[in-house]
Amino acid sequence: MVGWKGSQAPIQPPSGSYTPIHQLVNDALSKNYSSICAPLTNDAWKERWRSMCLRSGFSTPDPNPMASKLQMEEAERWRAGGCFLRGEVNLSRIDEAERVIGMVSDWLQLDSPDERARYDSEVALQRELSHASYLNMAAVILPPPRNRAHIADYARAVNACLTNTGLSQYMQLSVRIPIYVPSQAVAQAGTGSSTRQGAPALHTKSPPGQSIQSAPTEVDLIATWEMWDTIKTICEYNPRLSLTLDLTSPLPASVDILSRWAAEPTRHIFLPATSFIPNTRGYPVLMKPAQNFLRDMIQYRPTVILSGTEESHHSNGGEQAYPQYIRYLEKTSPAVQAMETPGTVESFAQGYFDYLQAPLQPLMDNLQSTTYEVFEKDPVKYTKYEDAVFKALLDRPKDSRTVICVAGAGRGPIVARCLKAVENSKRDAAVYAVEKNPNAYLTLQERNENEWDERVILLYGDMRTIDVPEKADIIVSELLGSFGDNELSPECLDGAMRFMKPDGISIPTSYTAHLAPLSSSKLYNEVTAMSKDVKAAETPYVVMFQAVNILSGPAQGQAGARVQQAWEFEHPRKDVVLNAQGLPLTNTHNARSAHLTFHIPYAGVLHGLAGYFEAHLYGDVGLSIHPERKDSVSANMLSWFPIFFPFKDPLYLPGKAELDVSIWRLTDKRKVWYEWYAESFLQPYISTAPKSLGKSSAVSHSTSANPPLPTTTVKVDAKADAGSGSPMLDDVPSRTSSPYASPAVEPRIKVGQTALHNPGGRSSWIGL
Ligand SMILES: C[S@@+](CC[C@H](N)C(=O)[O-])C[C@H]1O[C@@H](n2cnc3c(N)ncnc32)[C@H](O)[C@@H]1O
Repeated sequence: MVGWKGSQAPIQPPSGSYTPIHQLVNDALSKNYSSICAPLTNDAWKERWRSMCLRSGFSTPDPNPMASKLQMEEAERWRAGGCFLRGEVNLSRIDEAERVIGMVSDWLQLDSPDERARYDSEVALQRELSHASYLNMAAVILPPPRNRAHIADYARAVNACLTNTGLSQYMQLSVRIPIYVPSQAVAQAGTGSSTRQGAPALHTKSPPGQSIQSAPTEVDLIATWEMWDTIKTICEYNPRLSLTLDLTSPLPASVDILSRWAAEPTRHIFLPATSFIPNTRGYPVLMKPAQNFLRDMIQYRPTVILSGTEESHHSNGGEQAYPQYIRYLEKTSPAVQAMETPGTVESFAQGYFDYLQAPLQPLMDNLQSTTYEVFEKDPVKYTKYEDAVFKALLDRPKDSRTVICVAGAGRGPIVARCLKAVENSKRDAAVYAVEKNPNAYLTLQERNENEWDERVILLYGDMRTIDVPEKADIIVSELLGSFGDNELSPECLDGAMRFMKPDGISIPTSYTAHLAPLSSSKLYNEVTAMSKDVKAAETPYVVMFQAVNILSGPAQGQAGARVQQAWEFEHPRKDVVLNAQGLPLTNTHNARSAHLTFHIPYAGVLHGLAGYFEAHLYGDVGLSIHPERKDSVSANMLSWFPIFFPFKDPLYLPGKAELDVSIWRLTDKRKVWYEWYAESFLQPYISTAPKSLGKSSAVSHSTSANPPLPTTTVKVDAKADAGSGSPMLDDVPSRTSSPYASPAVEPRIKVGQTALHNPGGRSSWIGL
């Protein structure tokens, strides 16, 4: 067991009552461990349970019916509410349980094919948990499920414990799950051949430093996660249910398939000394894949449980070498390092990871000074704006006078940057600032007097209706939300276009919204905890993602990229019908819809959509929170966390599935809202038709006339070629031959769908 926070003071039991458990705990603390893991019961209990529960029955000819009858009576009394005997438990007092993680007997057969063994195992589990609860334990580890065929029995028993109000409601139940089980062992387990005498063992032991078995298959790597997923689902994502990930088996080199564990509530990582190999000097180290995996998982602060460290498996370093090595991995974890480096998004976001925040509504609400204060700390955003304005000024004729208007000036940071850009460009310019927040407007007046020598012409009011004395050559705004348009930049800038010259420039000139399917038990739990009604699950949130897994893989077949563009807004927009005041007659031109197809390489559970934006400010200057491009476009920008569109109910996606995501931006006279929906499909066969037959194609699509950012690849469906089907086409309903078929897609088998979220903006909307 590894203590993360340095040495701990020894525990002090009441005088004269020092027990072997106290001794073990104090030994561990003196070696810098934080706690110990101890089985709740011992062999005496195992023997009594077996003699009562496994041997009592009518199935075999009984040589001693009298003794059997007594045994059966004893078992029945125990089932009705028997207790442990004194020598059957390893801890019996509350002071012994301090700094102890309890381990439930791993011989319990909660998923035995034998119904009575399962029943008696469940009764025993409840007793052990009742004992742990009596001792006020914070966490107990449950034995791993071993039998896929009876995983529902296992999960139901765990759920019965979680919902048992007689047990402590603060005690975490952590299910031990091997990261994978070699095929051979799974095959054994899957045969249901376990008997009441013992479930099949899932762990193979091997000498240290040797590979235990051949490389795991994809099926191996998914099987145990699926068992965990079933348990979690049957237990309704109970927040007291967590995972003890067992890293006994050597990990595969590809980490892609392991990233699924990031989306799960991993409370402990179990690491036996036999999983370490000796380095050239004989010290224990982990193999590269395990090193990388652990370095990544350690950011979620699991407790690493080391076992067998005192058994001298390695020639050098002794017992202390194992925890020291784990601490070294923690220190060299890129995620932990990023969190500890000032100025990074990860360090700025401490305390906000996976925390749901309501998006700002700067149009409807007036922002607080503290809110401006937070985003004004961004070291990158304002530099990018200054750069964009500077470049736009340089592109203007040398001897011209440029009118710059900052629309939505807030407390003035962009105004200050515009003044700097004017100075640096040595151009003649007038700077206007429009702001509708009366409080921020006061700050603007003060700054104009104290800092800007009254060089800025301040205008108080809404940019959609205010009169501006002269038309602008450059309108600069920052009305962007995490999804680009979700703070109503399109609607506000439509109004501002009234005071822009015909050849004027908007900074930003365009912005795009992007989506990816996401799995996160933590976020699902957070949404469910907010309210049981539909509202919380139909509201987009701003979230700094941490314990999440993006489910989509690279483009494949009909499916597009891992993160895909939903839509784009450009300013100025030329095709809008205006009224006499120069305002759009309706807002319909700002409605959008997108239908995206994602490839899901590995099975997973969909909990929501991750949303991002990119903005093209001017020339080659942009802003991006797109996970694959943010570092090249605007590294270390802090102002925006991604957006999260939750799904009310988790949607299981099999490996190699396709996920169709539909999202709409809708509007009426008073508000704008999003609706979202998803459907999952499987390809029933590998098509023999060459992909070039015109089913669909991926093309490069630039996001604006003058793209500064790497181009976005979007999927564009071409016309269907009805004649190029597979020879197996008849086996499945053909979507190409049906009037209801989508014309461009090969036949697929539908496997699931979500509800339509937020119809009519019933749960969430943004006020105009
Ligand atoms: C996200 S803040 C940005 C403030 C500042 N430009 C910055 O980057 O620090 C958006 C600002 O635009 C203002 N705003 C939003 N809609 C507006 C509108 N229709 N007319 C005038 N100001 C508006 C808000 O009050 C807020 O101060």
